[in-house]
Amino acid sequence: MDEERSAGFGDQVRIEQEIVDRVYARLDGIREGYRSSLREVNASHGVGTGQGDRERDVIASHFGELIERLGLVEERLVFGRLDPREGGSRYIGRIGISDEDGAPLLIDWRAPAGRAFYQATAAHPEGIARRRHIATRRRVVTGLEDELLDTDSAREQGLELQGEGALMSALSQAREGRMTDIVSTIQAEQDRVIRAPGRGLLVVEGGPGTGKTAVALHRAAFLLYAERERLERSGVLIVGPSRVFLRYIEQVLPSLGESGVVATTLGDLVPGVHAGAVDPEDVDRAKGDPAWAGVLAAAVRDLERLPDRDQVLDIGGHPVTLAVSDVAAARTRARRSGKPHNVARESFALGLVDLLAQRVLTEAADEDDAAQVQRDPEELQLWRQEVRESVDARRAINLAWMPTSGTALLERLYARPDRLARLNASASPRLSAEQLALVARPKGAPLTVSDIPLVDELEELLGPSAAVGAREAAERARRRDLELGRAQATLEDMGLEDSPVTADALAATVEEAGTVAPLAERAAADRSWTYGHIIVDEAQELSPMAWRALLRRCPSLSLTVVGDLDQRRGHRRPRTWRAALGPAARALADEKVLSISYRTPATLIKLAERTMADVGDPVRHPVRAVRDVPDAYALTRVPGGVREAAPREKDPMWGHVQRVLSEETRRLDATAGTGRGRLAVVVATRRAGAWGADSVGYSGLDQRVSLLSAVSVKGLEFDDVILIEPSEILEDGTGDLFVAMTRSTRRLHVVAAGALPSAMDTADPQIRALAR
Ligand SMILES: Nc1ncnc2c1ncn2[C@@H]1O[C@H](COP(=O)(O)OP(=O)(O)OP(=O)(O)O)[C@@H](O)[C@H]1O
Repeated sequence: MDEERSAGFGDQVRIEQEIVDRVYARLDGIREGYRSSLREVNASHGVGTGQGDRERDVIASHFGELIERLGLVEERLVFGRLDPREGGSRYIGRIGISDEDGAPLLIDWRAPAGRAFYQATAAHPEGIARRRHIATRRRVVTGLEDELLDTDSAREQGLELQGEGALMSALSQAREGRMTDIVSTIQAEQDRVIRAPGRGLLVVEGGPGTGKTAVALHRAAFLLYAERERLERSGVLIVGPSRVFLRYIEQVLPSLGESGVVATTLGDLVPGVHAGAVDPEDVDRAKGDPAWAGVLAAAVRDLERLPDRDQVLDIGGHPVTLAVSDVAAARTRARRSGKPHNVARESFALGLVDLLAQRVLTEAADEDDAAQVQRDPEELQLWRQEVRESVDARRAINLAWMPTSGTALLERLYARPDRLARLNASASPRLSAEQLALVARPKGAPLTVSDIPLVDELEELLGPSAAVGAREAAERARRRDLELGRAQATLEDMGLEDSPVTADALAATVEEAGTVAPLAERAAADRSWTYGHIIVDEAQELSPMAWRALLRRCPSLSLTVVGDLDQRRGHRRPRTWRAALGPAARALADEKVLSISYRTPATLIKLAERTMADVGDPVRHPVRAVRDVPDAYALTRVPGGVREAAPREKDPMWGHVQRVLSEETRRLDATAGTGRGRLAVVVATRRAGAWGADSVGYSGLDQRVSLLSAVSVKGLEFDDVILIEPSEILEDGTGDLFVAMTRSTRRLHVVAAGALPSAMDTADPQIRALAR
């Protein structure tokens, strides 16, 4: 009987291997087709026109992209099979592939026909008799796992997992510092979120390790597939908590065949400006207050000032009067245009230059010929030039309408508390005196992440400055000259110098053909780009001002917002998403909750939730873990109580940590394989400074062992976390401790000299009992 079963299994593997071979053969065929087209395009040199070259480049880069895309989906291309009750199996994979006659060989996981692979259950089989998970490695079938869905044996137990074997095998892999896709093991509750309609703002919340980030990324891939036409032109923006986090997730979308997504952090949202520093919690909160919108608008209006009194200006040696009423009239006209400050300045300045030129002309000319001179456009033009060159006139115009940039103005506001207080007094609603005191800082201090939404708000009100405009115009002119030169040469080459085709016209055609830079690149460089969809990860951290900055970039209000309010940095957190979303709440269309943790073993999830309850901050959505592992928790008590953080060599705690670290490294070697897996030693902000820990988090990606601050581990995961002095991390905030406790896939080892929340202080066997 056993023999029969194993022979049957072997046959099944052979059958699947044949299918897998066919799919790969077709993949190779398609790739070869693209390659030979690319060779042809590259060989088609002879055309010889600038435009021909440009077209060739565009087509070649298109084929290059297609070839690259196929390379990225190579591993685990086929991973599933569905057998409907009425017969006719279909195979599910990373991308859709048809045979030479157009018959489907492989169905894209995102296609409607792929849905049942993730959502069919024994209770709701959706017409499917059997679901099969196919494991492959380098094109070879290495395992099969079947689930029969047309039986009456719907399982009664709480967790119904799709492809449990494949899932458990994925979860037990040692971590390699980069997130991988979960396309072959997406679970039903996750799939429902991934495929939810793209309209409105969808909140996806869930405890640690419930796959929020994974779901957000797969949703981006799904939307790009389902709404390709709309999103191909406008693009998708992903906003993550840090550059490290973006590096951590960067491989996921390409492995799903998608590369045209812009990923950024809040600190990088404004092109050309980077903020890496983080403010203390209270300052951060003060800068996120929505009252800033009115205060900043007042600050920009304040740059458009009337002089105290009439002035006499020296224009080319002639005294000319500029009255307060002249400036007021020009200001009213410029403001009426509704344009941003820096842009409207152009019409303000032009208006005054014109007025002064007319005036100097009248005053400089003899009474008799004044009327005639005024009608002479050339004369007037000469005087306009005089005005532009007059130091007096330039100063008067600048003082009345100062051009500036968002960063410069914000820096001035922080450094001039009196001015900020005056502007605040004219705004409604207003910031409190305490908030104003918190944001004050001297000029030259580095920009922080929470400054960026304020810079963005200012940039919106200011518009591009003339200097930027001039730079862009110069660049356009440079490119046009280049095209013109090329076009000229092409026409000469072809002996067409005297033909009706001018070099100018040819250059213009090539220029209009547009830039070959991919959409993602253009969008990332353009502050005013509007996206078709925005995905925000770790969204619990965003302030109302940050939401304003994002909404500006997505007028269609199509957003996916994932996060966990319990993991919010610091001590205070909003109780509901509606409150957390600030101005974005008006777009809120649906809230979905993910309830199963895939990362964190049951023991550690329970321990973390108990700890939160102990410290008076119970979690909103307790989660169930898919698995537990033996000995997930360990505690090393260090005698002597907590001491002030000191440099490593002087800190007795450092020695204890080294001992625990070598014990844990040996342990991980034994469970994951020598040298495999990742360990993180996590410390509070205070100790991170004294010990020289990585407060950004890059080392967590690239090194087997890293020393990290609790703030920097948000969103990341490790096999083993060694957590130092939880009471210190609690000082940073309860959310920070919750995050730090839930990063590991195998084991958490707490090292503490100080007091512990009672749940953490429990002896090992009792902690294990918690998980049951
Ligand atoms: N269906 C799944 N199949 C396999 N692995 C999964 C699945 N869902 C989630 N995971 C894995 O679980 C881990 C946690 O996922 P993820 O980081 O997306 O969770 P999260 O909810 O964003 O966590 P946190 O809020 O704690 O940062 C990742 O390693 C992810 O690959």
